[in-house]
Amino acid sequence: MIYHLPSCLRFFEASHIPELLSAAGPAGLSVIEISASVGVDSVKISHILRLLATHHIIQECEPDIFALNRVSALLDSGRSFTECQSAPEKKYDAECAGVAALAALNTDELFKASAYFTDALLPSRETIPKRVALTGLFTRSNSTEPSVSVTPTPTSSTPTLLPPVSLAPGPVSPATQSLSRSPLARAQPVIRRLLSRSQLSGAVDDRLFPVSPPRVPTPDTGPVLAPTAFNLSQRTALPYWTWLETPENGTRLARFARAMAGTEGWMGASDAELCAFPFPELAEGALVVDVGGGIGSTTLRLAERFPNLRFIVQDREPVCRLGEDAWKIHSPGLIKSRRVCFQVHDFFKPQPMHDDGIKPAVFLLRVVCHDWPDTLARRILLQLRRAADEGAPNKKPTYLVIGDHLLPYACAGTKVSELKVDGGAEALQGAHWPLLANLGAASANAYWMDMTMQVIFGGQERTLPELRLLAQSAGWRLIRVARVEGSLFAHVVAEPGPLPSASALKIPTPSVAGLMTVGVEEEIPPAMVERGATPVMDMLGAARTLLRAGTGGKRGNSGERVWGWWMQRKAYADENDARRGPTGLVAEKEKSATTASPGGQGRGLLKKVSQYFGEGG
Ligand SMILES: C[S@@+](CC[C@H](N)C(=O)[O-])C[C@H]1O[C@@H](n2cnc3c(N)ncnc32)[C@H](O)[C@@H]1O
Repeated sequence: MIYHLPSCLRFFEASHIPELLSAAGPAGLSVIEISASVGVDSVKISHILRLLATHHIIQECEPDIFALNRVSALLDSGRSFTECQSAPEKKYDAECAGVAALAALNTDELFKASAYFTDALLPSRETIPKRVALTGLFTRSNSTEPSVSVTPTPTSSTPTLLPPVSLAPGPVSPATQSLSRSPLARAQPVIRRLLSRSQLSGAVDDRLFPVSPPRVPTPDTGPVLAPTAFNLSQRTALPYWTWLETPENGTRLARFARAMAGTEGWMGASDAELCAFPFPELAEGALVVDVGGGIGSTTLRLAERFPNLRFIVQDREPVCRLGEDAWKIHSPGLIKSRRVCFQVHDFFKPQPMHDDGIKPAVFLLRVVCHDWPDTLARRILLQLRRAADEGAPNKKPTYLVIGDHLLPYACAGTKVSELKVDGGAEALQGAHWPLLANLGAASANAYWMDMTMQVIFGGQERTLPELRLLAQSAGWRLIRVARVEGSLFAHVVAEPGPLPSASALKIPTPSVAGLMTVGVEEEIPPAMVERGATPVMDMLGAARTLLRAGTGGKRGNSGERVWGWWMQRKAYADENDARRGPTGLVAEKEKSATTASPGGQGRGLLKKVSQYFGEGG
């Protein structure tokens, strides 16, 4: 029943008790006094605080008198209790409020999402609640019971930190109007779709709601993602980042941004550890681009430490706005000097050109890759790879620094020698018996983070081999790994490697089985996409592989599925050719940007493959 711990922690933080206890000092405060301020029954408060004290989060100095200790002192936002109560949306603006924001984020939407993890993975009859007592979202089919709102009415003495997740009717923002007809009408179609993933758990008949699989839109209308536990917990089909941007979540958005500042402790303090990158060796005025940089907490540290470098922090528009506002207060000089600037940029799109085409010296991706499943993380990395300088004998390339937790295995015996990454062996080195190779619970934070990424985004932390494969699939070669001492947070430095073709992403060796690449992301130059190009280039790669493999692809046996896939690709190719017309509409310049010319070389190859594998082959 450990799940009650984050629940109690949330109450502690959201009721601003850390700020009350901070003002009281080491003598602490009685639960009667705390109750008078917070407006919740003193016995309930004492039980919650005792549970926290039992876990050494606060201290019970005398019966029913509690004080902060070194752990809970971190949750003190630095604002007074009265300020927090009167303007909870400003609570995390204070400079030292990062950890409080991080705790609040974790014990609110992240904790709630975790409760739905199994429902997201196994939405079977057993795991889907037929009826949720208070919400009225799932009424029995023969029930006439009216739905009940889950929203408690806040009173002046029970301050709510954030707008509650309200299912009650009432005024709504335009963004949510379509979902807000009535609590039931609004929620049921979404939940039905979210909880009915036919492909995942057994027979379709076993579904409570046997309807078509849900579609959770992803950036850039990319592949459809399965709904995450977060989607289920918040009864939303919006991806987390989009959900954060809805007007009713303004406070959560700001809190998230501040929470990222609370993760600074994951980084080391020394130059050597700061992103594991030799920043002092960069040329005067070199450009560092902090991609998905949030409100710039990392860039701020780097910019203060390395005054000879320039920085761009890229993020979504509302986050850049928050960042600029924060920097105007905390470091106005840096913004004024234009040595650091914010840039609204979607990292799924091609990188903008910087300063007359100067390529960045470093792309920094701190706690970004782990937010995304491999297919989408690869897209981000590919965009950066395309914008990277490949370097020359006397010219350094653009480096990529990925900051994420690296998951060790729970056993020894990894073939570290195969990794050939500087520091890789140390990063994977395990402890010795009788300890678990990963030090067991002492390393839990990295695995907690992994689960958090899974429940919120369908993302994940990665092992070093997993990260290496991902980077390699997007044309990056890992060259160095540095762990922050005492933590599994790592900075991994990569340099441009060969840019693989899309088909190569899933075909390490030429074999027919390896051709099952349906659903693999295919990268087509944007100019070609605008003209309606479809994934023919990948087909050419596949065709070459089929020819090289030479066996096993015949129709009618194990090659049937490959054949189906192949024919689909062929249809794409024909479509492309039709669009281009007999002479081809693509300008010479664009043509040279593609890896193959589908109308010429492609046609010959298609013919060969068709002959060999099917039509008379
Ligand atoms: C986990 S935060 C990390 C922030 C920052 N790198 C740090 O370490 O504090 C991930 C960031 O990615 C940003 N993000 C999400 N989707 C994005 C997109 N499509 N384009 C650019 N940034 C995005 C979020 O707004 C968020 O600030």
